[in-house]
Amino acid sequence: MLDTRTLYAVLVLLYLLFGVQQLATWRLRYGGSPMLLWALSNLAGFAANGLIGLRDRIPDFWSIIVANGLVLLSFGLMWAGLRRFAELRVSWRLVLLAPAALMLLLWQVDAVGRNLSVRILLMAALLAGYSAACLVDAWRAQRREPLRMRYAAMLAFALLLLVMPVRALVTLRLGAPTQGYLSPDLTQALVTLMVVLTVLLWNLSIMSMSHERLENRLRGMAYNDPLTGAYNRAGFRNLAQRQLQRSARDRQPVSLLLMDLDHFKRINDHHGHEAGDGLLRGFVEAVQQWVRPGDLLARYGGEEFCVLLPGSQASEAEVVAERIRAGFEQLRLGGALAAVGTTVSIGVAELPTASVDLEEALRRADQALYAAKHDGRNRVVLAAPPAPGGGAQ
Ligand SMILES: Nc1nc2c(ncn2[C@@H]2O[C@H](COP(=O)(O)OP(=O)(O)OP(=O)(O)O)[C@@H](O)[C@H]2O)c(=O)[nH]1
Repeated sequence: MLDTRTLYAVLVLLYLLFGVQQLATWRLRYGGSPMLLWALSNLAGFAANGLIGLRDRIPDFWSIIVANGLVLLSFGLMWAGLRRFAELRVSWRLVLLAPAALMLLLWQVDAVGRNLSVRILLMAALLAGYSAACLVDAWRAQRREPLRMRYAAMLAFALLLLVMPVRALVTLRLGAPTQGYLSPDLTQALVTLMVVLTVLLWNLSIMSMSHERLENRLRGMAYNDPLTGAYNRAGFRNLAQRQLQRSARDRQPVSLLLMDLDHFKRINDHHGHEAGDGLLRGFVEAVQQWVRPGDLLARYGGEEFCVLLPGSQASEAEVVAERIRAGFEQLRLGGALAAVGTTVSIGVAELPTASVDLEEALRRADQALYAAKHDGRNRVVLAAPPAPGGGAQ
């Protein structure tokens, strides 16, 4: 048999443990302000439920008025942390004034403060409101920044949103529990159990959500070039290698372009390093328009870029390369970069069927690029196929 008092003790302990753990995490400079708000939310939950647990041993002012105010504050801080995490504005007035207004109401209006059924209905409505707000905000944030673990947080809010109306309906039909929140009856025990489970789910999901975000950002830093946003060499190698495995399995052709901006040193010398940076960014932005979404564009070195073209034979890759070459020759960037422009030389290599040898393809594309530079720049050169017996695996 579920025991309400034991479950309540577990709930109070969980709030305390998560609150202290999140506070320590925040002190270690991890998680930022959302982590602090969630820690405070848990500590408010701890204080609130601790006071409720002391009912009949302490004055009603503390176990009813202050405790309910803290419950609302705890939910408000949870919501505020969630909005901060999603980089949305927080309405501090609502988070702080709502508990104050509730406490005033419970204190001044006896019909509410002294009537447990009315209190339960009121709190169920308020907490359902916060849970709905959290669910909607999490849903919106998920569309901007998908995080797998945010679904677990949404499940916690959905559970709360389900429990609150059920609780209100049970109170309306059966009346308030005889001994308040700690009544030993099954309904009260089940409600407490559901709250324990949602507190667990919510807290585990926020820690995992923070880890997931950090991991995504670190991976982004490791695999992306900060100047242009294109993949860097490491990101390209990783993704290209996986793409080659897929293409080899499906026996699909793959080609590679190696591109080098012409006389780039002169751009830096004549217009300054910042103009050079702007041109590199402009080049990447433009090339992204000229290739397909599934093609892999990377900054391979200073002013050297490459594109992996899955599904393209050499002749098709040559057409893409020519589009880039001609497009870049015509490209005029706006603002301070209006007078800055150059051309690009491109080497094209098709990988032998089912080859996964990226290095060999890069070597041949590099030789073709060298030939393009040697022949006067601003041109596309197709690499010779590899010698029979070499390269393909
Ligand atoms: N602005 C800027 N310049 C860079 C960056 N990375 C490399 N460079 C410059 O790119 C220039 C490359 O010069 P070179 O290798 O001599 O080649 P180039 O002048 O383009 O001549 P060719 O390739 O032979 O046509 C160097 O001056 C580098 O300093 C960068 O991130 N930003």
